[in-house]
Amino acid sequence: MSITHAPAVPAEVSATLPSDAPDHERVLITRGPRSGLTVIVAVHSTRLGQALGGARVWNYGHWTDGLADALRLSQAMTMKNAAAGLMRGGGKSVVAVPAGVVLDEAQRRDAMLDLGDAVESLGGAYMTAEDVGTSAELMAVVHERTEHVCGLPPEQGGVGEPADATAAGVHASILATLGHVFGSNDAAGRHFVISGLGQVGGRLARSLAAAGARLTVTDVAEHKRALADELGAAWVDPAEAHRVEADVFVPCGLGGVLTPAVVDELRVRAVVGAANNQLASREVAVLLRDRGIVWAPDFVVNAGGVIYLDVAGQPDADQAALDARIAGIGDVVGAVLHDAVATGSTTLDAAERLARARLDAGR
Ligand SMILES: NC(=O)c1ccc[n+]([C@@H]2O[C@H](COP(=O)([O-])OP(=O)(O)OC[C@H]3O[C@@H](n4cnc5c(N)ncnc54)[C@H](O)[C@@H]3O)[C@@H](O)[C@H]2O)c1
Repeated sequence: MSITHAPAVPAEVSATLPSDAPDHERVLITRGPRSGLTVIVAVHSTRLGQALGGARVWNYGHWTDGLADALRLSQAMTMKNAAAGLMRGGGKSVVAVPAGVVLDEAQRRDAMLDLGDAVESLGGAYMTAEDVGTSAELMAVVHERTEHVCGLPPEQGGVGEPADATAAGVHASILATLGHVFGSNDAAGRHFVISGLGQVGGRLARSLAAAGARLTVTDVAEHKRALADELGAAWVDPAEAHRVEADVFVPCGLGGVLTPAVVDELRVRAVVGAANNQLASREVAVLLRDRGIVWAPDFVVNAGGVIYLDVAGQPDADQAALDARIAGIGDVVGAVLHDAVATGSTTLDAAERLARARLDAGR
């Protein structure tokens, strides 16, 4: 198979790459010999232990956009794993598929074998897992080439996909945020707007409905209306979701959803959701604070999945201890929100302080 990227205008390409030199320990960029695709593995930090972070298979206008994603996401994994109290560093891998190319099953398998070789070549500095565009089944293919992969299907001795744990952690974070904002962590009668009804958002809609919450939901996939009907939730157009007057906005789709314009139009008291990298830029954390909207930092809120992959995969794993650990995400969120108020900083700064303190302690 021969895959070529359309020529890109250099200014467009470099626009998404950071202008500062990356502070990553290692970045591997290779052309997969089987798939012909660009495979990128970014190891941001192993200060706390082997880097852990998912493998993303995604379409990019140019492979350097995939590199920018890998650099950013691996750095975020260092913060997420440290804030979650894991003895894990941060890393991420990306298979960059050119825009408009749809991989068939054989090409997807080749891409996973190439990824497995790339991961193996790093000698254990990085462990990969499922992420956007991959699955437990595809991790089993990666496993044909390396031991440094987790989240294999249960029938192959793995712990499966982590969406249950992620949703449980987001639910706990929502309750903690309600307690911070309203003085009671009871979700009954509170109004939530959930944007994105996928693996995590769908589970969250069910758990919040079961807790007696009022729901307005949306998704770009029209067929998700069936879940809204089943739960008796109101449906809103995806572009209108952030304008709905409610208690909490719950982003569970893609990242970058909180732009300055969106924040200006929010009519909620808090934002708590599963989506990674919700802030379009750092200044958005300041805008949220200045509008009196409490933002629970995404990398703290959505750590249930990575906690599950790390803890459940250990030989002495204990379900009760794991459940307690995931429920404890709510306590961490509560502490971060409290610290932000006490210090007058943004919740982003407060969460990063927590992560840095753990990184420094693990030096
Ligand atoms: N699955 C996990 O365990 C996990 C862990 C940590 C973080 N996350 C993050 O949480 C988010 C959701 O993950 P998921 O596993 O549920 O993904 P998913 O792909 O199963 O679901 C995402 C849903 O969002 C919808 N969507 C996409 N763009 C949208 C938009 N603009 N408006 C409304 N809906 C939109 C999609 O149609 C899809 O139904 C992602 O950002 C992911 O990176 C997931």
